[in-house]
This record gives sequence, structure tokens and C-alpha cells, in this order.
Amino acid sequence: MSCRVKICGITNLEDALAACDYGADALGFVFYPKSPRYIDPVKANEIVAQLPPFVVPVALFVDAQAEDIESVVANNARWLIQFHGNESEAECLPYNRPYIKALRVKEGDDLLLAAQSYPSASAILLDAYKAGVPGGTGEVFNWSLIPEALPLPVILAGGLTPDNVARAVEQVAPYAVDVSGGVEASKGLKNNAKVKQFISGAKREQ
Ligand SMILES: O=C(O)c1ccccc1NCC(=O)[C@H](O)[C@H](O)COP(=O)(O)O
Repeated sequence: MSCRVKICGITNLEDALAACDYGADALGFVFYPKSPRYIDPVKANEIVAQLPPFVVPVALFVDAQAEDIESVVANNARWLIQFHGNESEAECLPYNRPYIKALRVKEGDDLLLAAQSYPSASAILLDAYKAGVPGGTGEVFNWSLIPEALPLPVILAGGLTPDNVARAVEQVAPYAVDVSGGVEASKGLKNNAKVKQFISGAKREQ
């Protein structure tokens, strides 16, 4: 089965539309001010207004204030929210939007228990744990730590590239894959050839 693809860290319209042309299913916009991929909410909403109708825009926050989240998602009914910090389920619910909860994976974690703490999530995104860095680390985690029976669709992230994505899809069989650094020319700017190669690798029939 073909895997869905989310291209994260979009900061400009050209990269957004190119990713859509190559077959991206979702685009991630980072509203974490300390990220080199941070995008201004007004600019992000201008881009989202120009996306093809079947591409899902994902607004990514890290332990953000409710008013900051509202100020982004109130502008377009299409936004799905990705919580990439230490938000509890109760903190993910007030926006009445479908949401993805990111979990940062490290040895010894009980991922099943962690995923079970978010029964209202649409999907769980699994990313590499790195102390002091909430995401976009470019690091791969040990995929064999993922339990067989997670209760939600899994989005695999962390250090994916055009070179390893087909192997990741084959080994993990995730609902979707998510990439940021592995398809960049420089922080915040995508390399379109890498984006195209990544998407065809992810969607290649196994
Ligand atoms: O991309 C960031 O700078 C970022 C900062 C803080 C929290 C999350 C962030 N990105 C989250 C993503 O969804 C990335 O795509 C995911 O962490 C994988 O990144 P990469 O390993 O670079 O592919």
C-alpha cells in the first residue's frame, strides 16, 4: 500500500506548491519561534489559502499558548494541529480540530502507554528524542522500539531522507512519513529534487 507523505517546515509558497505537485499529502508549518523553520502566521495562512483542496495543512506548535494557536487556526477551517511538545490530551482538545500528537522516542519508553494517553488524536507522530531539542533534529531513532499494536495511525519521522524512506516504509509500514531536514537545501528551504525523490521513494509499491 502506498504511504502518505507530510513535508514539514514549509516557509514559502514555491516550496509548498512544488511539494503538492510531487504528491505531498500534507504540509507542515512550524509555529515554534525558536525553530529556524518558523513561519509568520499571516504568511502561513496566505500560503494555505493557495493550496490544492486535497492537501492537508498542519500547524505545528510546541507547548504554545492557547491564544497563539487560535490566532493561526481561526483563519482557515482546513488546519489540522500537530502538538510537538509536552501537551496533555486535555490541552490538545479545546480547539475542536483533528490533531496529531508527536511523541519523541527513546530507549526504555512505554510507547504503547504514551499513545494510549491520546485516544482523541487522529494520529501519533513518532520522532527521535534529543535532549533539549523538541523536533527537526535530523536524527533517526531505533524503529524496532515501535510496538506492533499502537492504537492510532503512526506517522514516522526523524532523520528520514530520500535514501532511507523506502526502507522505513517497508520496515515500519507507517500510515505516513514526515520529513523536514532530509529534503532541505538549507534550514527552512526545500530542495525540490530531494522532495520529489523522497515522495516517490515513500509511495513506491513495496
Ligand atoms: O522542524 C523544526 O524545526 C521543529 C522544531 C520544533 C519542533 C518540531 C520541529 N519539527 C517537527 C517535524 O515535524 C519534523 O518534520 C520532524 O521532527 C522530523 O524532522 P527531521 O528529522 O528534520 O526530518
